[in-house]
Amino acid sequence: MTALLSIRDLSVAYRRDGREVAALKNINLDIASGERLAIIGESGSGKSTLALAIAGLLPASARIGGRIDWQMSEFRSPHQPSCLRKTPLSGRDIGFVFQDPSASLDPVMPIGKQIAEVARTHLGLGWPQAYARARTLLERVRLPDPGTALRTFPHQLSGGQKQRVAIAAAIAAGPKLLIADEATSALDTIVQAEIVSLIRQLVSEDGMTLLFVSHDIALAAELAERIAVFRHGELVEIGATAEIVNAPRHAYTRALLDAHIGLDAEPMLRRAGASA
Ligand SMILES: Nc1ncnc2c1ncn2[C@@H]1O[C@H](COP(=O)(O)OP(=O)(O)OP(=O)(O)O)[C@@H](O)[C@H]1O
Repeated sequence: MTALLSIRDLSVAYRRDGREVAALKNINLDIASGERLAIIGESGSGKSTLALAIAGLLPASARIGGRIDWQMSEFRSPHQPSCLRKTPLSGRDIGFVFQDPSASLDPVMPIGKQIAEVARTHLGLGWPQAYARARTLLERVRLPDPGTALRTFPHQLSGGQKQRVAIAAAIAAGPKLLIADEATSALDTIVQAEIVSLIRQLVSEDGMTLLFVSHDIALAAELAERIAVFRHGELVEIGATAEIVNAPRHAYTRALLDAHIGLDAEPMLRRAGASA
């Protein structure tokens, strides 16, 4: 499979209280075009830093070493004429869904306009076509009554509905890569499952590559074909989902699996082949 991007010796450090904090250390990772890859690890392991680095959204103060090489021919589409860019454009080629949809949605702008704006900016559509696209997207993310929903404001929606709108805005320009950074972590279990299923469907319909960032190994296993496990800024293990879940090589991955004891522990244990 073609690599959409190749990460080589990527290191990222932030400055905090006058000293440097290493958030990522010498990461090497290829992401194949069209794959669904999960990045997992506990809080502070560097998952968001990796997602932001890939999207080109790290703060200017971050010290970045190494490189990310993109297969730019993968980004050509009728809407996006090939150009001499060496990196994809965030918002157009890369869609990003954050944990908190309220932070990515403008509270004083109707949601239809927010989605249409993305289509106008990146696809060069006029307002009527951009609104038509926004309506279709609201239908695709299964917001009830999409025609009326175009005129609603974020505060009129539930957390799950807001996240659906944020997803619609993230895919409005037809990105090749969708990054979901803890996109379901703030939602209750049922809504979480619905959003995971929605992401799976949209990614498959649009042929997108998915980077799914989560601290939840069980959720990651539901969605991803491969899982990369991060700890203290290092990539400790990467492999096919079944391998990582059934035969983890690293003690830390085993600990993450063992820690996943709760209401949904049974399917995870069954998948891991436990007898009792
Ligand atoms: N803007 C920043 N300035 C300073 N330090 C930061 C910044 N962003 C992250 N860090 C630090 O970098 C390290 C990695 O953070 P990062 O957010 O990438 O981890 P994470 O695995 O995504 O954690 P979480 O799930 O809690 O967001 C942590 O020590 C964090 O405190």
